[in-house]
Amino acid sequence: MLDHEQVAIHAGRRSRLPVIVAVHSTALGPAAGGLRLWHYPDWRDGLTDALRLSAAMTSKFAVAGLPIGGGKAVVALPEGMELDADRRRDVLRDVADVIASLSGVYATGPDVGTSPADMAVIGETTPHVFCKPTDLGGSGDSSPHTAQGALAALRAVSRRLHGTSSLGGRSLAVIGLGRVGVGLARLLAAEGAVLTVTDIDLDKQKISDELGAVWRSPDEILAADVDIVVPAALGSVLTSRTAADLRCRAVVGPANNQLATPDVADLLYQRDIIWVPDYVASAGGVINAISAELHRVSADEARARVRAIEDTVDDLLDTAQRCGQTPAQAASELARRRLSATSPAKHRFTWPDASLLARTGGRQRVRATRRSTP
Ligand SMILES: NC(=O)c1ccc[n+]([C@@H]2O[C@H](COP(=O)([O-])OP(=O)(O)OC[C@H]3O[C@@H](n4cnc5c(N)ncnc54)[C@H](O)[C@@H]3O)[C@@H](O)[C@H]2O)c1
Ligand SMILES: CC(C)[C@H](N)C(=O)O
Repeated sequence: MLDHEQVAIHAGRRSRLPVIVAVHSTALGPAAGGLRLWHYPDWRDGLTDALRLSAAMTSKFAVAGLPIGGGKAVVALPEGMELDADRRRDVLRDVADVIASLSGVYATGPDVGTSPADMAVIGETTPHVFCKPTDLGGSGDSSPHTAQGALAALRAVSRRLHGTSSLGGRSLAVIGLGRVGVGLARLLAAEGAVLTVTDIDLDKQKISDELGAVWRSPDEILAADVDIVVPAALGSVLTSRTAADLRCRAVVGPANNQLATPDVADLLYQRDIIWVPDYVASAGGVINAISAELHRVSADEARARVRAIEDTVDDLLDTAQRCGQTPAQAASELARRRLSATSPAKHRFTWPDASLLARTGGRQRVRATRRSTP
């Protein structure tokens, strides 16, 4: 059975590439989620990705306490296809046409393979887009905020493991040195963490050297003998096989959809490895974008909301421990409670809509003060 409210699949008018927009849920509000422009063996693999990623966005917004639904867009590039500037623009205009046809039910932002500059191109056709460059009125690159949010999640886990939220001297293995991964690795290095890193792009070894990190191949890194493994690349890195190989005490990172199948969360729990659901640890980017672009709060307030991920993770780990659950079960129950507490009929607004600001500005679940270290 299809869990999603709607899935649009179009052959792009200009590019002829498959443009997929999956709207999983608008129960909490108009749907949002990034645009992934990535290579897939078959476009149907891109569809599978869009379905899973959009469902994760529903949980991400629900746990973050934001009045937004879950969606995602994917353009499935055939393996080996490179886009020159003109062709890339054609693809983005094709995506914009599909989004415009949905009349505000879904708004897009950056994800793997796309950037604020791409959002600017989409914004030429439709207002249903976020994270455009700041000089065009958007909130800009989401990745530094995603990295800060992942750092906040890591602090909560560090406190569980070591009694302090400081990551100085802790060993972490970062998988993927893309926009979020490299930002997070830099924050960790600045705090004195001992880093092991990898990427499929061997040019990233320069960044590894610059950070004083140990470079491992993508195949080896999951079994690295570190405190925490930090997935920051693509999904499905945690399988029953890789879960058995892990030597860390926790897996916490910004990559979306880390589990190949949901039961891997149970395998990690049985091995006494803390896994923070990706949709919790990766929420910093959207928390910042929604706070800045829809709620119009100050940059300081948006940052405080991102840092509050530390409290959310603390609460989830407490609940999981108290109830004898995995953190995944605790997070999914929280999301389910928030989703069932709303009536879809109430959400007639689209994105961006002034009435959304008026009705939801006060609904953030953010503590005014952060607890200090440890
Ligand atoms: N950009 C954001 O604000 C944001 C927000 C939330 C979640 N995320 C998620 O974080 C992850 C990274 O996003 P990004 O924006 O940094 O993307 P990106 O495209 O900038 O970086 C991805 C990096 O992962 C590397 N990579 C791909 N496959 C790999 C593999 N098998 N092993 C090692 N490295 C591999 C790529 O070479 C690239 O350097 C994605 O899962 C994304 O969905 C991103
Ligand atoms: C910016 C945002 C939409 C991000 N790609 C996410 O998955 O949360």
